[in-house]
Amino acid sequence: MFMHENEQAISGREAENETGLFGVDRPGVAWDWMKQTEQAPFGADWVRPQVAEAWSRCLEDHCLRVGVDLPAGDRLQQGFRPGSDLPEAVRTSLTVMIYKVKLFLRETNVTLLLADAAGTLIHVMDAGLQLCPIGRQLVRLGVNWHEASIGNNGMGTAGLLREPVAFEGKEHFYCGLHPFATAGYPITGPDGSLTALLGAVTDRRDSSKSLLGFLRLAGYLIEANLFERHSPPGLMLRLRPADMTESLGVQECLLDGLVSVDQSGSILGANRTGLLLMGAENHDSILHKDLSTVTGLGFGDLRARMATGGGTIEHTLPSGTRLIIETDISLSHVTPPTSCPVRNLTGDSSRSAGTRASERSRIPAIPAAPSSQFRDVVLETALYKAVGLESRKIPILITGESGVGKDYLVRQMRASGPRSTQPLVAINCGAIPRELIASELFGYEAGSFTGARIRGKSGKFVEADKGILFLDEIGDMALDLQATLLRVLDTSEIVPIGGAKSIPVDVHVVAATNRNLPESVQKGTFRRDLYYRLNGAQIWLPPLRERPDKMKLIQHMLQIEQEALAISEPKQLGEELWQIFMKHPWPGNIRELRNVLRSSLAMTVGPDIRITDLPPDFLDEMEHSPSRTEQMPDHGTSEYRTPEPRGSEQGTGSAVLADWEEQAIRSALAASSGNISRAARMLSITRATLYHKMARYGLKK
Ligand SMILES: Nc1ncnc2c1ncn2[C@@H]1O[C@H](COP(=O)(O)OP(=O)(O)OP(=O)(O)O)[C@@H](O)[C@H]1O
Repeated sequence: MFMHENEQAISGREAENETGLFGVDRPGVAWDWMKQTEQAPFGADWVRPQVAEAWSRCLEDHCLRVGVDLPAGDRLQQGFRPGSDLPEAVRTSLTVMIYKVKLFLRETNVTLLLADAAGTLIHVMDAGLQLCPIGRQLVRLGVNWHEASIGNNGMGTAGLLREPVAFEGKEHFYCGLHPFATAGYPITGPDGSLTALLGAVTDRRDSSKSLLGFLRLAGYLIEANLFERHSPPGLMLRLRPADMTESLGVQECLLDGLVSVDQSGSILGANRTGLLLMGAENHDSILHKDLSTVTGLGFGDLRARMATGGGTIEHTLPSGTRLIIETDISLSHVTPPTSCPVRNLTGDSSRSAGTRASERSRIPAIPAAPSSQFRDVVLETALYKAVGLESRKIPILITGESGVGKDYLVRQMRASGPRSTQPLVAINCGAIPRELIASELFGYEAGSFTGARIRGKSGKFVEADKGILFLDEIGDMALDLQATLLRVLDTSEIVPIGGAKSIPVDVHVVAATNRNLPESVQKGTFRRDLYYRLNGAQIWLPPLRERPDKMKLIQHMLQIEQEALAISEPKQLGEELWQIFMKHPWPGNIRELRNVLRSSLAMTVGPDIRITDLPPDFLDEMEHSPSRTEQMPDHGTSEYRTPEPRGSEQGTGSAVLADWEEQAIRSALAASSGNISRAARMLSITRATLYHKMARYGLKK
């Protein structure tokens, strides 16, 4: 049916529009036909031409077998060499950006992927895919998503075609991908080379178009950001259209065009907008060409006009397009081209070292971490934002679950920000008795309470003058006090209790809460006007279980705790404990992690921390820990929680828990030579509980 001449006349576009017409699953029918005939449909009538072409490549070029879930494991995982292609600085920038992009997708079940230029997965921001068996196979670091490995898919095919691509459901070659929609975006370097691949997968398999739209935007922003951070050495020119009434595409207007030129005026690189604004078709047509050849503007002329124009000039290209051209730095500071100029972002170490240095100067320094090389990018990103807001005197509201580091962030912000020499005064609005908060905050005049101290007290606002006032647990503040606080924030003046005169104060207010304040506002327990007043900008800190760098952070915290406890012989987590730690939902976040590590280290005798070294309350928590789904309340609850991804399997956590519990009991019984009392003591449980658990797992003494 796919070979009929007349049918071929239907264009791919029409086929696309007709997908699903009268309930016919067009790609499904086409895929079944391909499975039977082992040929790709070539009429482009039942599937989009892009799909037909991809299937034909899968069959003929990649020699894949149609009709199976996924290729065999060895084809899937092809020699993972972590970070072999991307310089660390570029990789870190990409990870941070993907983490930020993921924040926009927080309430969706879209998993974001990052692969190197060859298609090998190097970073995953999972939204539940790893909970299903196929997802577990596919979403593992080192799995190769190249089209030749797992058939056509958004990310792999985007890498091959060098253009954004998406597929949905049965448009995928392998059955394993049929439940999903996949999209991919090839991240391109300044010289047009492929730097990395951005991918997105969701189990909403009918959503490939919206997924692709989102990924196009995200990829475009990521590329622009990468260009700015890791641009080739040389002078950076910023281009934008002088005349916005001209018929420009979205991309020309969204961001500045960036073009890098060397000392002699030769073009070293450009971002996509730069290409578009210069009217160039691709990088090859501009790279290493003289600026004057491409734009009609000689470098000497540019230099002279920039000097008189204060760094901004207007120039009309030979095509007639009028551009505003700006440069950030003085022309005298043009970096001479290195002996080996950067061709792409995937392998120049000398340049990346320089970039790392410049990046560091823009991000406030985190106080020296103990010997570990770990960079806390989550904290750095939050800190960068916080210090910027502090400099502009914008009130900050920090949100996130308990123990994620809100207080920690404020302390780092103070140390790195403009008020570092001024006081930081913290007050826990939830811990102070309601009737004392007013006097704590505003102070009182001498003799204002009957029988009270004779001398007055200045209050936290006055103590924090010129510095930072940190209102922790702001969500717990009583309503009547909220009104007073709002007044103080509006007027920047306080009146001590029992006083008549107002005192001017200059404090930067930072508030934090683990409550869902918008919901409290809806319920009427938190004033809307105060919420807006405090929420000049919001910084959300993610829960530990969702952090992309969870493993490294655990390792880092382990090192911190060892150094704090002055343990000279390094101790490490055994394989089994890693599994538990990676699966544990950590409701108490970094605080809980610290406590667990600290207690375990105190108990550990040898070099390995074992299950039996874990504190009993943690074991208890794990035993009684509900599955992740039960544990995370809906968004409608009063605390900040992350919604559970749809499609997650119930009970996976309990199965793992049961496994290690059985293992722990076996080890304890073996170590105690079957002595129940000793084994129970080792496990910190009662003999009765041990008997009960042994019966459950069918264990004998
Ligand atoms: N990024 C980090 N690196 C190292 N330690 C951290 C980090 N974030 C938090 N901690 C540690 O974790 C513990 C809890 O942090 P913190 O008190 O800042 O959390 P919180 O979000 O303010 O909690 P709560 O909402 O319960 O007040 C502290 O011991 C802190 O030092």
